[in-house]
Amino acid sequence: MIRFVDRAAFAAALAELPAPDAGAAAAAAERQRVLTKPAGSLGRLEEIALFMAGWQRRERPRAERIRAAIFAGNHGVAARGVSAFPAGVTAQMVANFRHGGAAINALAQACGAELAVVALDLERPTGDICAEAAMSEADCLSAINAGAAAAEEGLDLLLPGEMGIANSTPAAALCAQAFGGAAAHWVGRGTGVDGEGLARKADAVSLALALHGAHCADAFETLRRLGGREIAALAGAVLAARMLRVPVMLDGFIGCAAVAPLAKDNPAIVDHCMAAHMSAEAGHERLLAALALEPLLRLDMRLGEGSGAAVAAQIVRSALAAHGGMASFAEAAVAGAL
Ligand SMILES: O=C(O)c1ccc[n+]([C@@H]2O[C@H](COP(=O)([O-])O)[C@@H](O)[C@H]2O)c1
Ligand SMILES: Cc1cc2nc[nH]c2cc1C
Repeated sequence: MIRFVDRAAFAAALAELPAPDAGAAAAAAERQRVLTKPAGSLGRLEEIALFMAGWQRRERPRAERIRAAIFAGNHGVAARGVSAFPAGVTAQMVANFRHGGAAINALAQACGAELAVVALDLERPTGDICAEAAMSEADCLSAINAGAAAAEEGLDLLLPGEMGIANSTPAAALCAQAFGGAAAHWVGRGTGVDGEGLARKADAVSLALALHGAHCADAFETLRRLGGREIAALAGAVLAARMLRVPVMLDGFIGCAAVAPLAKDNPAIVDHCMAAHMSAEAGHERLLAALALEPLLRLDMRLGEGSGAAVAAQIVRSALAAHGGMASFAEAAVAGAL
């Protein structure tokens, strides 16, 4: 299990990211070449098979052990009226996840994923990022490590998800800090705020950046000041998965925003990640472009909790079923291209 002893260990891991196995990816490419189909005709499914082969270090990658991990946190900035729902919904939804009644329960089951629910100090919201740092150094490290613990060696795919009323505001702040641009470019309607709520979100992001921007020296400090516990946990899960060479399916706006500060320090952090979908949240298109990720799906989803990642995991399963199960031209006695 990966555990970061301090912020320096986190920074060191981010600076020295492992690469995929080029030999396994090449063997998978050779296999794709002889399967009974015109070259390239399975489009991105072929790319997914090669991507999974490289990270799993096997010619025929698997999608048998898939884990959805939902991290939940509460946010001081919620008191500024930036969400359409009361903060108490975070804990209520955690209970719902545990009782099996949420969308992610159904969608994880549908894609054959196990589900881990990780609630992070819900009774102790983070500091209001407009007025203070979201977390102490110890709190941030412990949230990062709670995320890292969800990435286990031998998993075929990790689906990190989140639940946190108001978290689309810190997520927008993380994007603005990592990639620049006006606060208004990064905020969206989240759970469904009206125009005034949207303006409050933009103001909150501007205030937070004015207070913390100059102090965000690296990914850890940025997560600590502008993030939240579930957001730091997402970042820890993505980095730990990379260290274990476990491929990751990123979910929506908040799931991707958690990676933004890491990508600022080392853009290669997304190399073991796929983007599940293009969320309906306004800033997600800009964020995926900044991370250089092409989403697999465009379904107008904006739920979070790893729901889009679980749907996209079905695409991965299809890609690997074709890659592993098809016959070659020789095996099936089918003539190749002229
Ligand atoms: O995944 C997304 O793209 C997404 C977009 C908008 C909202 N959400 C979810 O809604 C919550 C954040 O919205 P808000 O309005 O409370 O900031 C949080 O629990 C997220 O999981 C998620
Ligand atoms: C009901 C509800 C479910 C969610 N799941 C993820 N974010 C959410 C926000 C709300 C409000």
